Amino acid sequence: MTRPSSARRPGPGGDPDVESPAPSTPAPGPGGTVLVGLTGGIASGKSAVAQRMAARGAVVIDADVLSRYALQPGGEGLAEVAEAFGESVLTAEGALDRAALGAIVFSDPEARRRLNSIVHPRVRQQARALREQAPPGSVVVEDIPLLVETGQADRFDLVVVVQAPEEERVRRIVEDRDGTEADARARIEAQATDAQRAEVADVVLDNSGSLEDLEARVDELMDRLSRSDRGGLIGRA
Ligand SMILES: CC(C)(COP(=O)(O)OP(=O)(O)OC[C@H]1O[C@@H](n2cnc3c(N)ncnc32)[C@H](O)[C@@H]1O)[C@@H](O)C(=O)NCCC(=O)NCCS
Ligand SMILES: Nc1ncnc2c1ncn2[C@@H]1O[C@H](COP(=O)(O)OP(=O)(O)OP(=O)(O)O)[C@@H](O)[C@H]1O
Repeated sequence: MTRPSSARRPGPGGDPDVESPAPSTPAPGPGGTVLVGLTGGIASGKSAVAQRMAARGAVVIDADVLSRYALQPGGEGLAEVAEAFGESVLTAEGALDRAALGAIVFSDPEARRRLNSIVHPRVRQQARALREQAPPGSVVVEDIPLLVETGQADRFDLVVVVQAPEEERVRRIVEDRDGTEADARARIEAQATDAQRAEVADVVLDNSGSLEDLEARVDELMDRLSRSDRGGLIGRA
């Protein structure tokens, strides 16, 4: 199920000077399972895509959900976060104060790296466990906001990137989620660019139109993935 590394697939943190072996055709995993990595910038529409894929029978593993699980009250992850960032990131009830921690990590790259080093290994461990439970022959979709930033593209049979214009994404955060424009821009700044994501994409889904348009594109992708030859999608690398 692991895709071979290829020169065009290092994450932005990867070493561009290291020669990778020539890409070969990745075989879908055991029982014909296809592992799809889904990513995109904040508010690009990843969850909307994942939801539609799930409605079409895919098994979806959501890294944002797993990162919340990793920092649940009473857990070791949250204790490590409190030790690293102080009690001010906890609520009176001992839960994570997400706004307080967000304000710290999205204005300080070193703090963000520290948080990521606490959360990401836990997310990966949980994702692996869920992946292993998927029925053979499934389309398994991992929705990972930081797939490119963390150099994970090579482990997927197919990388799907959702794109929407930055101004539209900021508008969605501010109007639909009551976020501030400054927070939206700080998060965008903390992530890879669309160009970096496009570099590792097998499929780019444009989400600058309506949700119906997006769902139609997802349906087309799922139709191709459910065909026995995977619609020529897998192994194009
Ligand atoms: C800082 C935290 C507490 C803020 O919580 P909040 O509820 O405001 O945001 P939420 O978790 O719902 O994330 C919303 C979006 O923010 C972006 N984002 C979150 N964490 C990060 C990060 N470390 N770097 C860049 N972007 C991020 C993603 O696009 C994500 O989809 C939280 O995001 C967190 O624990 N982040 C670290 C874990 C992480 O990297 N998660 C992303 C995928 S594993
Ligand atoms: N084509 C669209 N038209 C209008 N609204 C949309 C469209 N696509 C997504 N949205 C809305 O924009 C917001 C962000 O979408 P979504 O939650 O799917 O993005 P995301 O990439 O998963 O975000 P995050 O990185 O925060 O997890 C949601 O409120 C969603 O309903």
